Amino acid sequence: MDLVEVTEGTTRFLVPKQDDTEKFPPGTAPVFFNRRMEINRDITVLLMKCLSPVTYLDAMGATGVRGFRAAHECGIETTINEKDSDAVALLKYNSETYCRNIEVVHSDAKVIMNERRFDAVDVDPFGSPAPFLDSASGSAKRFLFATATDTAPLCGAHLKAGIRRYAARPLNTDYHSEVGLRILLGYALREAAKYDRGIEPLFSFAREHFVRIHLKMTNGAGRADKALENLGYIHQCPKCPYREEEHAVLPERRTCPDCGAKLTPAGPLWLGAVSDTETIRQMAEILPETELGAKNRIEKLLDTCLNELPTSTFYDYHRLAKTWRVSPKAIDLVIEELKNSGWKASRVHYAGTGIKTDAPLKEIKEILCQG
Ligand SMILES: C[S@@+](CC[C@H](N)C(=O)[O-])C[C@H]1O[C@@H](n2cnc3c(N)ncnc32)[C@H](O)[C@@H]1O
Repeated sequence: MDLVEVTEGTTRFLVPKQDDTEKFPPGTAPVFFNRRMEINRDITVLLMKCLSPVTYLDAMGATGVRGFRAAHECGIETTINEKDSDAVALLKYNSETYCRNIEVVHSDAKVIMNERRFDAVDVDPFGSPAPFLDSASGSAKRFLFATATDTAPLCGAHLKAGIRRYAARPLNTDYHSEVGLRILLGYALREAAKYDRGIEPLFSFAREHFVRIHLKMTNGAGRADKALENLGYIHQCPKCPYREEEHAVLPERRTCPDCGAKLTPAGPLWLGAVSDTETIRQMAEILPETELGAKNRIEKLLDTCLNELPTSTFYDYHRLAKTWRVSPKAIDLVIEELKNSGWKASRVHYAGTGIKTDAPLKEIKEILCQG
């Protein structure tokens, strides 16, 4: 395997030459490395600078970039695990060359997570983290982080796969990326609640081909029950833009108050806030002092997330405009007009044409349709 040195943040490490990985179908290259996930890793580094976990497990290391960055840029005592022998050889070489104070473990992620506990556990598999969240929620003392790249099952494009993996019904709709994020959060909570643990989302987001969640784990049946109060369903009308929430274990059959159609339930999923405002503020505060490669993109993302309303769905206002046969005005104008009418309204990080608001559809229609 030909290797090349890469720097991410302030951390140096070796990865297989890109021409080498391109010869292989996705997921089968000797050791996986995706430069496009830099923003995903940068955000976790930034968050860990705020959280300061004592120990960190990178449960699926590949080149070890996450673990190396946690150790080098955040000063955290780090263990990198990997089950593939080629990757473990590279991990050991990287560790000897650049970062000697790392523990490298050659094991299945589920085995190490069932045997040992770490302050923060990071699960970054190919595709879905669902098979690993049971072990991870036992292993993570304070924080659990996970990436999902199986956006088609999570967001409803592959309905049966979504139901199999997450024991939840996704929904392929305007706000499918938010449904995907909320299904993953809901699943993580159900995995934790079995062990009398709850979750508090610190920073979660959906971007391009992945969903990333960062959770604080809480302990005790009371906290698990409290977290479960955030679980429920979104009922979406298949014929018009109407939707409503239901906090429940099982969904009711409901009909659309606007057009009378039978509503489609999506869930169970997390209905609460997907991030913690104070955590985002802290991340934004220290961001300027960092040397993160994706700093500018992160600044924009944090700003949008800070202002994003915590409602569980958003409207694609271009779709609404098409439904109501009007041409869409500028998004900032629509948001301003909603606010001037006394409603809350914000942009969303999921899509450039997304709007969150507590205004009923009738009011949104009035604003979109007025000249
Ligand atoms: C998406 S890559 C990890 C990428 C890496 N965290 C990064 O940021 O570049 C997934 C890695 O998980 C490893 N893996 C898959 N299943 C595993 C398992 N059950 N236990 C440990 N490692 C596993 C694969 O060999 C692969 O290297």
